[in-house]
Amino acid sequence: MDFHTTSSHSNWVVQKFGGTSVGKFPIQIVDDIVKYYSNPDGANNDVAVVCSARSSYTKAEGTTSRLLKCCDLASQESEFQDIIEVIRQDHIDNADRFILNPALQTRLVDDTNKELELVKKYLNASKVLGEVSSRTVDLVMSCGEKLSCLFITALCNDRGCKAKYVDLTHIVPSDFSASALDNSFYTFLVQALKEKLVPFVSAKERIVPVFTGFFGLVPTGLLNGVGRGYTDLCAALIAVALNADELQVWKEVDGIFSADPRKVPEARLLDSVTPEEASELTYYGSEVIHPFTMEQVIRAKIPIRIKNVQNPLGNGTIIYPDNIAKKGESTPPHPPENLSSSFYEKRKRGATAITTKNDIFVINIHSNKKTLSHGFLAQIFTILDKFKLVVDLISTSEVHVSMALPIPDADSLKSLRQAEEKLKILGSVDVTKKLSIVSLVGKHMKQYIGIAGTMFTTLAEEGINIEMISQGANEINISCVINETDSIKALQCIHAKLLGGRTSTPSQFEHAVDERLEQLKRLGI
Ligand SMILES: Nc1ncnc2c1ncn2[C@@H]1O[C@H](COP(=O)(O)OP(=O)(O)O)[C@@H](O)[C@H]1O
Ligand SMILES: N[C@@H](CC(=O)OP(=O)(O)O)C(=O)O
Repeated sequence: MDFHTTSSHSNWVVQKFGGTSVGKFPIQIVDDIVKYYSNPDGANNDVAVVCSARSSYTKAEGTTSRLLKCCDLASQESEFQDIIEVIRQDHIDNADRFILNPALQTRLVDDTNKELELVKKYLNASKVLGEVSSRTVDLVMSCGEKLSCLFITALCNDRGCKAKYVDLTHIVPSDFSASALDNSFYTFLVQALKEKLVPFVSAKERIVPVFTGFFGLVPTGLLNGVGRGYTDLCAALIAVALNADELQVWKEVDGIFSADPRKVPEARLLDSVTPEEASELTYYGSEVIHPFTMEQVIRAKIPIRIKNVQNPLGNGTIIYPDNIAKKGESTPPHPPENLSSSFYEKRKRGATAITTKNDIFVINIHSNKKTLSHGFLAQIFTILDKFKLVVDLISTSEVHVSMALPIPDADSLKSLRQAEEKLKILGSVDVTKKLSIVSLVGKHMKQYIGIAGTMFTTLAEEGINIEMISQGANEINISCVINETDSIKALQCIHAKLLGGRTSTPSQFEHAVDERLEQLKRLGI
């Protein structure tokens, strides 16, 4: 079904709001963003909203984390009721504080209680079994998105913006046979979402659908298959189903910066990045958007815009590939309509951004040469796979392998220790902990000679020791591993040298020369 030809609603934007934004800025979300975009005197778009579970302060203390803690407790046959009560109180206080219409408030409180009772049933059953299946974890987790979206729907209606709650928990039928999160599964989901959208696209008036940013019981389990941050992917699929003009991911930063602005105060807001750059930045520590999001929307030629809830008029950062037609066209390549003409010009730079990822361990394995080198690598990866350990970076010679692995919690540390014992069969093993990966990312870096040299010389000048070096085959990422205690210093000094607006990269140098020539011309020299 093509909504653009069958409906008067044709310029959709999908707005995704993260849990901390729903927790801290609900009035701004409704008044300054949803109402502004859907108002004929404002941006005049058809708006679809997608929210993740509320977090009053941080994601770690938010509703999803609390629900996952309940699953943990139930699996150990322990009591989880206190945490459910904390979630209930938090949501009821919130309804009390923000929803003014008594009927809307009462309904919200009732719906909240009903959802929590359902979760208690799932958890009680699991507690009896002493086991929580991945399907039950997903069902319990979905409660966070349901409560958050019930609240935002009530708040929209309370403040004069017609909205309707859309629960996606059962969008995947229980007998659906897909075994992987692959393209055929996503195609099925997009079709199912289109059916959910029919009442909105065929309605005479504008009604904002508020979708639970949880999309059903997916093959392999949502937490296993997609991981935390799954609402970004859910919003992307809704944008594809609507053939939206734009997917907006609203956060508490102005967009993607040349470095984490909390750590590098001089970091610059980037107008645009490519999907590959956004994925690399997310993977190596700058968690701005879930990496699975990009593929879906970019295939449908929909730009993603990262924007700040507290600064809705800012341009944000656009994630869009180089050389791709806008939707509806295939040749010649085009930037999307709403990108400025200088879009591609501005992209011609050296490095785009720098990022760090902490909690890294490096394993060095020196082969005892009892096996051939090809078998050596295969055996290493079989062992790591058995313990579900992920390798972020690798550097090898014929008999020596160094690998950087993220070890963020006690479970992964336990797995690492078990894997270490098995790896010792292959040769001598040593493990270094408390390290950090520093990654310089940029699609255009490969056109410039000497960027890697400058990066490593800068670290040497600051007395920062490098444990390991790796460059991705796509030349979009140059990474090294250093001591965690040096990571902020490394970020700041590399940023100042390669990204800080000084004339250190060739592009910046050329730009500065052009500016100087212009200045001299103006002065008549
Ligand atoms: N390169 C970067 N650009 C923008 N933010 C970054 C970058 N690297 C790390 N960050 C951090 O990512 C966080 C993302 O924003 P936030 O809205 O707080 O996240 P969430 O929506 O997950 O709650 C910010 O706290 C910011 O400091
Ligand atoms: N609520 C889920 C999904 C999500 O996407 O969250 P957020 O949008 O707040 O990062 C989580 O905490 O992982």
